[in-house]
Amino acid sequence: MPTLADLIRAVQPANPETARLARERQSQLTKPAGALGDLEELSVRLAGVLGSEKPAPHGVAVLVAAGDHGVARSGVSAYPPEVTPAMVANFLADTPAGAGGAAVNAIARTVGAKVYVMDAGVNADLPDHPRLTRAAVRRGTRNLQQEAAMTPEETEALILAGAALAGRAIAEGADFLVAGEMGIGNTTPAAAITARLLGADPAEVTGRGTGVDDERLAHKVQVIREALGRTPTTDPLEVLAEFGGFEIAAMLGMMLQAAAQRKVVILDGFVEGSAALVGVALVPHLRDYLFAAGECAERGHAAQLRSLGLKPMFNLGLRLGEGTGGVLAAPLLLSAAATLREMRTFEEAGVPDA
Ligand SMILES: Cc1cc2ncn([C@H]3O[C@H](COP(=O)(O)O)[C@@H](O)[C@H]3O)c2cc1C
Ligand SMILES: O=C(O)c1cccnc1
Repeated sequence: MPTLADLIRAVQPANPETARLARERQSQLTKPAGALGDLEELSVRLAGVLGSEKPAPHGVAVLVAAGDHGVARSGVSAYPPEVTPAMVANFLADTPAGAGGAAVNAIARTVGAKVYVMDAGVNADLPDHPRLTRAAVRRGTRNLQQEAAMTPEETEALILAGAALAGRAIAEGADFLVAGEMGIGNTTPAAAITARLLGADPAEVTGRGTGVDDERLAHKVQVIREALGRTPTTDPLEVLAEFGGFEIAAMLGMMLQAAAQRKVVILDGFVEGSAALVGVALVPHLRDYLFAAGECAERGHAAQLRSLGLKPMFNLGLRLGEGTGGVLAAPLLLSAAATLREMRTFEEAGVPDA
């Protein structure tokens, strides 16, 4: 059983040589120079991650970790925490269209992505299901307003559980991994993590989540101020443990494992972004493996992406999570790789160059 230290050590830089070859190749392909826009740089980064100037990625997997939050009883969300286990059942339900009746299921079916679901610590006793991975060590985190949301041991257990599920998805064929989440209240810990790691005022990185009104938003910012006021720590793992949550720790583990195995991590929204901030603070090379999907409508997401140095591929005003934006981005990245792999050069095609 690998330890967290092993996992962190296993994250090495992407391959600069295959990226260099890919950049050279992009400049020779049959199109006006630069005409594929951002797809060109994305394809070069994919070549670096996948270690080939003609990358041939295949499987896409979205790993949805669900967890509950002590702070959800403090009026920080527009929805009650009972939604979390009910949505897990929705991710797993049999529907006329196939398995799962949530947004991420519908989008994943459309794109051909496999959906994995993890109980990272929801508040309910979930029935067994063949597609449900059990990783809970506690039903819901403690309330970050008053105390550390998770112990160091709980934090590590969930990081390693996320890593194990990512390893399984890779063994089952995934080259692209989307970490996704479900957890009523989780934009509160995500904003607390973001504020601390970016050194930002909470008001600047706290959004409306599921759609809280002005009064609740002001209360949410106050809750986050109190949480931040409990501890001055900037140590990435301590920040994660202090503010939570279980699904954020699991997503961090998924990202580290994917990077350790030189696979692509597609980064979805604000909650995922908070896991990525912890990850890059732990091991800066993780950034090589992160591809930002869309810019989300949640306040603070743009600041996360700026800090990570990532340019989003689209802006559809998504503010959902579940990994939805990440799955939507997969065909763009698969297409970027296909240009390198399948397009001919001017010389090969006999097309006159400029
Ligand atoms: C039905 C439903 C489905 C969702 N799917 C994702 N979220 C998203 O909203 C929650 C975060 O927002 P907040 O911090 O305001 O609670 C998370 O569960 C996130 O995944 C959902 C929320 C709801 C209500
Ligand atoms: O950007 C996100 O990930 C997000 C926004 C609102 C609610 N849940 C998630």
